[in-house]
Amino acid sequence: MPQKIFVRDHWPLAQKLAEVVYCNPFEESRWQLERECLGEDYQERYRYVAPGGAEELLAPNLKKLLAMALEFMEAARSKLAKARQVDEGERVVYENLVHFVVYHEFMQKYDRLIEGALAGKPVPGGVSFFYEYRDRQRYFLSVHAATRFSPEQEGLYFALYFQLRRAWLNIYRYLVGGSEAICALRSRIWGSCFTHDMRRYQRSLYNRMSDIVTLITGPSGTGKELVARAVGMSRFVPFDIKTGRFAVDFSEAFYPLNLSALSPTLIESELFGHRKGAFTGALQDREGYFEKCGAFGTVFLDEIGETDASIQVKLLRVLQTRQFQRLGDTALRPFVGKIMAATNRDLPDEIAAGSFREDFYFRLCADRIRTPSLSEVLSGSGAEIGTLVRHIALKVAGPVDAESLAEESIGWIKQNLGSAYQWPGNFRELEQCVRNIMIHGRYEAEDLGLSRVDADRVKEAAGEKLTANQLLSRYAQEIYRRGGSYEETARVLQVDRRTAKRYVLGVD
Ligand SMILES: Nc1ncnc2c1ncn2[C@@H]1O[C@H](COP(=O)(O)OP(=O)(O)OP(=O)(O)O)[C@@H](O)[C@H]1O
Repeated sequence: MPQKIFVRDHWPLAQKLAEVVYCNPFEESRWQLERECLGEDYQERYRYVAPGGAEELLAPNLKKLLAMALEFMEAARSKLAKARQVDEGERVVYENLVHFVVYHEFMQKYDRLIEGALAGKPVPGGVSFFYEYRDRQRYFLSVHAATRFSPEQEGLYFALYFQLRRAWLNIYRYLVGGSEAICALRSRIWGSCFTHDMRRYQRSLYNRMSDIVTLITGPSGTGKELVARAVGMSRFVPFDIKTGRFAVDFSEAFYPLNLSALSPTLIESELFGHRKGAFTGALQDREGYFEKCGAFGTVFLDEIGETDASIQVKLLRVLQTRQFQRLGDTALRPFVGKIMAATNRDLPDEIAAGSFREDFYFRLCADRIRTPSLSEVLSGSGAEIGTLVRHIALKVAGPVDAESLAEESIGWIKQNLGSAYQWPGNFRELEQCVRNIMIHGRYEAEDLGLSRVDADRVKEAAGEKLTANQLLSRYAQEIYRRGGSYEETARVLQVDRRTAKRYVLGVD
């Protein structure tokens, strides 16, 4: 007869706590579970928590949840040691609590490993804490045959914890902000790393994700490359218990290529590699990204919407067959890594216009992430502009003067641009704005007549052969649409309000 190992009073909360392990940490459901576990002890907090092992461990809710889990586990462990047969439901909950506790106990050691790899300075001792981790896990699990892990499982979970921690840090490190739109983006990225079902991921999907292409779309300057890095650097990398090493260094397994900046031959050479003599200048055999990337790496194809038809066909073939040839070579080589792609173009529109292949598009879009425009990010929360500007000021001015620059920038933006300003250059424009304010004390938002969106409109207008007055009117209407008032339009156009209104209403 299977025996229960949890104290009866602990059981309902133990089940909830075990659920926390499998939640997307950026979703409301995770926060709700924490609330249910802690009841009145739960402390509401702002969703944007600066990453940093110690601070996070001390985060009040987590600390209480860990103490609760440990209390339940110690009691269950004593019963487990004496049990003959263990109830399967209880075994599963017990194992999940062990994951919850051991993962958090070793979090700071994983952090040091990650920071070291990113800084190119491996930490002394490296992954030698594997043995400490294993002993701690065994303390809970090896007391009974039903819960004991095999050496392979111990290695697997060591690698999965590492992946969890990388994903968590990468998503926070790269994407700043606490608005609804940014939280939703973080959650979506987490989904791209682990899928929506982390149990299934842990069971079997963790080494089957290479096949899934991730396509990132969104306006220019909204962080598409950041998202790609966050996903690419958070892939599963197995740990070999025999050699005591991870299969690859995650920080060196991301291969970005901007397709709009290179000629088709160069793109091919970079991605596929070439044989000596394949073209003028090919002096030696060379491996391309598809080869270097290996099973745990990621090739990121930026500006995919701007690729030549010939390259689209070749990439489609790689996606279909998972094979490629070096330029000038006939041997077929396997491609075993992951592909990510990004574009600010509307691909269905490009398909309709005949410049993007439909079959290629359908190979790219199994997993899609959309980055929100800055105006979307700012629309939901008044505090968000402050968070973003502080982040930029720290990068631009350094720690001593970050706060003074942030205060100056926030004040200037509020007074001169107001909340209606649409930030057509998105996050990249906000960065320039803060730099301009640091140097000149002001930002010439009018210069955005040069932004890409406007440049596209000018191209369009040239096609329609507008008169100068029609063009002026079109421009004034656009400024009015962004600013929301004749006063604002007048300010941008540097004319009086009546003239601005005349332009907006048509000056022909
Ligand atoms: N949410 C964010 N948090 C922090 N930095 C951001 C965020 N979004 C964008 N950035 C910053 O904005 C700049 C532009 O980002 P990035 O190059 O990733 O944009 P993109 O969408 O790929 O642009 P493009 O389409 O022009 O290539 C970078 O300096 C990046 O650090």
